Amino acid sequence: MTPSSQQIALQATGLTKDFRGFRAVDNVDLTVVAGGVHALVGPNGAGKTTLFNLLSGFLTPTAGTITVRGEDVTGLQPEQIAHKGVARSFQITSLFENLKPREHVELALQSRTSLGRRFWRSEKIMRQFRPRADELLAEVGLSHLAEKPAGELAYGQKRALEMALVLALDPAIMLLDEPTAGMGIEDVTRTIELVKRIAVGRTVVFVDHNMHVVGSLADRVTVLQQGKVLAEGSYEEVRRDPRVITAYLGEASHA
Ligand SMILES: Nc1ncnc2c1ncn2[C@@H]1O[C@H](COP(=O)(O)OP(=O)(O)OP(=O)(O)O)[C@@H](O)[C@H]1O
Repeated sequence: MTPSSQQIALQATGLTKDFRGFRAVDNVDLTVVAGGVHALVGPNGAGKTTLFNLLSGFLTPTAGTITVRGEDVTGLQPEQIAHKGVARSFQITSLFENLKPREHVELALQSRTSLGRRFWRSEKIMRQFRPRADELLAEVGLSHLAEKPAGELAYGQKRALEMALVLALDPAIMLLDEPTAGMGIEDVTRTIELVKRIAVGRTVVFVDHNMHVVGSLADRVTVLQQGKVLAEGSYEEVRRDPRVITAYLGEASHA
């Protein structure tokens, strides 16, 4: 069934990105239904990160359009797209080593207000964000580490803190780039549960190589190969698709 325009959170049409003659994303059509959890998967180099960067404004498309809830956002800057309710996480951690988790979240909350992002932080101003910061830390399971410098957190805890920073922006649409990359099984399980909780009332698009994560979370999966959409459907549908099996076997034989 084709979703109506109100049901579509994010849509890419004919999206293309060339890097000096190399087509990394090739005429991609993508429809993300509001309230859904949509996974982007595909072999290494398929164009997943490039597509993410296009959707969040970190790259400008060579061709094609992107709409957020029906509004054309093609070519807008990342902050402008964020303003439309789209927030993203990154594969690489971008935390301040000496800043504590609570301070990180308070700053993220402050950045949404008219006070903007300021590095001279008045204790009094920051205190008003504390209750919400503590709620977000509890949400991602970091309450007990609120006062520990971020540099001393374990890898999975840093990723959880980054999730709290994205949540602080209260986005309607969350783009999560490999939320479980490099995690051990315990952190993966915790992250799946966390994404399930935060996906309630939101739209989530995520990239992940872990098929257990994709199968546990996604109600829709788009498979990319060499910049093109190879298949799309439910996890069960794409898993059984012979073209997808061949693409992954091809990758395994080159590993
Ligand atoms: N800035 C760039 N300049 C030139 N080529 C690039 C650039 N960024 C990505 N590419 C190329 O575009 C292709 C797609 O890369 P991309 O990182 O989007 O793939 P991916 O599916 O995210 O891969 P992975 O699963 O390994 O993260 C690759 O061949 C990559 O080398």
